[in-house]
Amino acid sequence: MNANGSLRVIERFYSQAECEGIYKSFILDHDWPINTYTVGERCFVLPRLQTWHADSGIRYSYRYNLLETRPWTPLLTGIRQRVEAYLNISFNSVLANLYRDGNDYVGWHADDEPELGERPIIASLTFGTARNFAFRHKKLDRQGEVVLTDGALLIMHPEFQRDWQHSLSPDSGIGSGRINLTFRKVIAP
Ligand SMILES: O=C(O)CCC(=O)C(=O)O
Ligand SMILES: [Fe+2]
Repeated sequence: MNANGSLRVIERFYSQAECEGIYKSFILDHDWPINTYTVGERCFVLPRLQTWHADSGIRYSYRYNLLETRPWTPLLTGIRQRVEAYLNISFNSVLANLYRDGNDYVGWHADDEPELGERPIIASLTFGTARNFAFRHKKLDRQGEVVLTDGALLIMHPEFQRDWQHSLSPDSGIGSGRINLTFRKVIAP
């Protein structure tokens, strides 16, 4: 399966004017904590700021670390409704990431945790500075990259998590921030 078949980018899903307002609201009104996670005995600081919001009863672990669930904010709810209406799919949770500058990143992974079910569709939005979203095949020697620009909606179809990993590498040349929202449907326990 080619990644191109399992990824779709809609540029300017949000207009530039809308993005400016949304980005500002996330910086001013959203509470962005520093997160730590453990692997074995070791504790690491997440190289970006992150919050997790979900409907009641929905729990999610990221690399075996249970995320603290926060309620939906009016800002997130408005964006959720627009994405759901466009895709005609319902989501019950969102992972919000703030990459403060190019030093913040996300390492190679697939969002293939069992609680996302067999065929997860993830809708991912970008506000702010463009970053390169890289992907590499889990078994074959194949890789690629798309630039996620301000206001872009990236749709990751189920095959993408099954067959590919993705990452955002650090880029010390980038001095400004990017917000990313990944809407997910977690299966209730
Ligand atoms: O920031 C992005 O575009 C990707 C974030 C991501 O992969 C994740 O939160 O699982
Ligand atoms: Fe991811």
